[in-house]
Amino acid sequence: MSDIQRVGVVGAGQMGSGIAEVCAKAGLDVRVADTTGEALELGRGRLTGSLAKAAERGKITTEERDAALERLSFTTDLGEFADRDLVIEAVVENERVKTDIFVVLDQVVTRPDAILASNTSSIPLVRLAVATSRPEQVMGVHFFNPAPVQRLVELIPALTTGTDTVKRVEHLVTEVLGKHAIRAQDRSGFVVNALLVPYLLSAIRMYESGMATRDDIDNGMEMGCAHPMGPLKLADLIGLDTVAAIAESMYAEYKETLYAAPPVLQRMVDAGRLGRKSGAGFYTY
Ligand SMILES: NC(=O)c1ccc[n+]([C@@H]2O[C@H](COP(=O)([O-])OP(=O)(O)OC[C@H]3O[C@@H](n4cnc5c(N)ncnc54)[C@H](O)[C@@H]3O)[C@@H](O)[C@H]2O)c1
Repeated sequence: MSDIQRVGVVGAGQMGSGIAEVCAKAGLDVRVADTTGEALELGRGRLTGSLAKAAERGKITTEERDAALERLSFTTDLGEFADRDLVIEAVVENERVKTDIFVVLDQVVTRPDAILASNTSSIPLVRLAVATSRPEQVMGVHFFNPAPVQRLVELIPALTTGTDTVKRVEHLVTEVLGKHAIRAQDRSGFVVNALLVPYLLSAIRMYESGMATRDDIDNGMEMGCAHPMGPLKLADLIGLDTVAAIAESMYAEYKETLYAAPPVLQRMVDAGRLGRKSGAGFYTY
């Protein structure tokens, strides 16, 4: 039995709603926050739709679906996170925004042993940790998209993180949520994105240069390497703003051109073409 029973999730986007679903299905009390009622409603809709689909497919019973829904609550007020044992931040991949949230969480979460975690893909955890008065209780817990489906979670202790924090989170992730955990050092991109993002950027560069068409690039990797999804489809799924933000953090960290975002990626973000979540990216949805 984990000592973590009450979880808060900040950000009701693709990842936040998925993480909230995973936690609620595992029997935890989950409160989800976002900035506006509209964003919360979008997240709630995504979450209830996903739970309904899981029940239709027989992955969970209708009783389990209803029980998970009952364990979920939604708010626009982070003050309602006072009693949380663990908060997982999953807002936009922007260091300033995340740092501000960690400062607020540090003030409002009152339990002395509460853990503040981030689902960031590329921002150094230690910067979020030192923004709080409890840097030993801050770490990275990186889920994959879609969180209810993907088995992996990367655990990223910052230089300041205490071993007890890592143990408690690892126990929750593996024993309660049923995920497979791998450890990564606090280096931008951790393990998976350090390998994946240069590949996605290469595919975008190949597309931008006209060396191959969108469909030939994706079919090439799907039919030639048995990837379930080609790189341009995958970039659309992740969100092009998120891919660009991760590339920016990784480039800032390593100063290597393989992490530099191709101009077309930035232009698509500027145009609001963010991939699946906005209805258009490399593909139209
Ligand atoms: N998309 C992926 O494949 C993926 C995978 C793993 C990790 N991540 C990481 O998860 C995080 C979220 O990504 P996403 O894909 O869910 O993004 P998203 O764009 O779907 O959702 C972001 C959410 O954050 C909310 N938000 C923005 N500012 C906020 C604030 N100040 N307070 C509360 N909520 C706020 C937005 O309203 C939105 O609902 C990022 O750090 C990203 O790097 C993404």
